[in-house]
Amino acid sequence: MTLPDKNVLLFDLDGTLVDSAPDLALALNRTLEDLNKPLVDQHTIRGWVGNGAKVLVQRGLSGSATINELLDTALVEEALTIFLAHYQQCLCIESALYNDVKEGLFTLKLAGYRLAIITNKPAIFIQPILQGLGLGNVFELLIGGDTLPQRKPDPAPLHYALAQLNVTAEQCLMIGDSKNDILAAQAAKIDSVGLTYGYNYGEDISLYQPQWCFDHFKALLTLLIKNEE
Ligand SMILES: O=C(O)COP(=O)(O)O
Ligand SMILES: [Mg+2]
Repeated sequence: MTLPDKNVLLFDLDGTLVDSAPDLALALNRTLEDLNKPLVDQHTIRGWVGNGAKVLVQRGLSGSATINELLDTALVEEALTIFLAHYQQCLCIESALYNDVKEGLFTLKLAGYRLAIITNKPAIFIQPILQGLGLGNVFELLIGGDTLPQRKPDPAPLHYALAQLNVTAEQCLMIGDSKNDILAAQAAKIDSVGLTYGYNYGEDISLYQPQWCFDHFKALLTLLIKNEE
């Protein structure tokens, strides 16, 4: 199958291209340790990734996916500053591209697709991570969770991408692992692909009704490139 009207692919980062949870967990636990707070196992932290650094830190301090509303604002700000410094030091220790992502992105680019990243991760970390994983020159636009005041599931970063790339919603496909990606795409009237291997808070991404749902990154090539098996 091919999608002739699409020529722009908007990719989520964490849980879609990169399994970044081990390093996010490392940085979060170093932060909690500095603050004498209880540490959290990596499996639990996997279920907390997807709403950006501040929410991750708030979940860490709450010891739960549900943020404790009584958390002290100054403590959250202090923890966020500590977390960002730790994460800067461990961006690519254990983080790795999912299977077939590197070859797949190069194939899509060679086939003529324009590629962009729209992540909820702070923007300063995007390029170093891409560089560290051999994808430094693949994307023409990088949008982070703090590029605009709004982040996914708000459609604002997607609208911003359309304007920056000078394309229409119909030309784009949003590809992500989380309901935030699918809801943002739906609000921006952009078709979406949900990938099931990422984080999505332990929930089945198909519940959010993306146009396509795949268990492997490679399936994107079948959808987007003629004559691929
Ligand atoms: O770092 C996060 O919270 C999630 O980032 P993502 O939007 O790339 O999944
Ligand atoms: Mg994600």
